[in-house]
Amino acid sequence: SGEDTIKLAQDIIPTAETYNLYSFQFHDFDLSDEDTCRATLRMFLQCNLVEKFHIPYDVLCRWTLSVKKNYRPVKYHNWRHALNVAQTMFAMLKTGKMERFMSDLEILGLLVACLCHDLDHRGTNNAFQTKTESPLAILYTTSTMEHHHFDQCVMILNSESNNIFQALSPCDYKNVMRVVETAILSTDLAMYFKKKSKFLELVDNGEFDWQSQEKKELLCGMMMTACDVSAIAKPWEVQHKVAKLVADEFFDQGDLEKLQLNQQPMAMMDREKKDELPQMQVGFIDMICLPLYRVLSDTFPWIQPLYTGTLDNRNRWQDLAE
Ligand SMILES: CCCCn1ccc(=O)c2c(N)nc(-c3ccccc3)cc21
Ligand SMILES: [Zn+2]
Repeated sequence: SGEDTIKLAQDIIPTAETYNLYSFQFHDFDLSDEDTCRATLRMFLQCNLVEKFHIPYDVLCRWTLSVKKNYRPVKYHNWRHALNVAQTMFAMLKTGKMERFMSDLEILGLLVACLCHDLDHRGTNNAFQTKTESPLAILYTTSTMEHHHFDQCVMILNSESNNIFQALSPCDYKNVMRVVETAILSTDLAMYFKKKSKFLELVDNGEFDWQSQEKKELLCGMMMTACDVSAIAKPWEVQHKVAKLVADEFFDQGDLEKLQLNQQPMAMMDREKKDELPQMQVGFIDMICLPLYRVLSDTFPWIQPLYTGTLDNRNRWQDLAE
């Protein structure tokens, strides 16, 4: 509401250190909802994005509250997931020293993409949209949810006094929107495998400048996936809690598939098979996370904490699986 915006705009914003924003071990468990908004503002301020792109501060506050409001209270894909993904991007750019490969416009686009990348998520995946012939699946047959998330991002920017890009030149506006769209669409895990092989090819050929359009988009896409699954790399207590949120959301979809579609859900979404979770976690880590963080930390050594954190969690899940 307007009141919330005014209150947030008058708030004192704690430092990045106070919120532990530079750390790959960040978690949001002891942050109030107001804190999550202040932490978001702190990331923009820390990257000097307000000055560089002449973002009116009240517009940034209103936009932050609008984004938070357009996340549903589902168990995993909610506002707190978006904040955690944006914080990992912030830590990769700053602590992971990846900002040196990015222009200011790309940094702005990546932070906005992280905060918006799962907007209006219903706690069900693309396959579910297709199976239920949901309006979204009719609208977008591939990367259904990711197209919807980008749509929601555009809708918020086009809302009254919510356009944080309002002061950008037409050229910068076009470029930042392309960064945001590519980044959000790249969070479709189904696209990840294609991206990974192309990225591996570049790395194996000793790629280092990453400045061409195509290579930059590929790098940003890999970074988005790395942030999107970064809960897997957090300290065990954090990872364990988040894994339960993910599993609970999967199980809710499984229940819908049984009830609404009279179908047997896949094991990952079947609460009858919840004691297989540790083994499934090991599979998810081996299939998606370790290869991703290995190739990224081989090329960008300062993000190695994401690789080692994931390895530690793999060992914990493996112990539970035996
Ligand atoms: C929707 C994609 C979520 C991806 N994801 C992101 C971050 C995580 O920490 C985790 C996690 N701990 N577990 C899973 C998982 C759970 C059951 C079966 C297979 C995988 C997924 C996951
Ligand atoms: Zn996500």
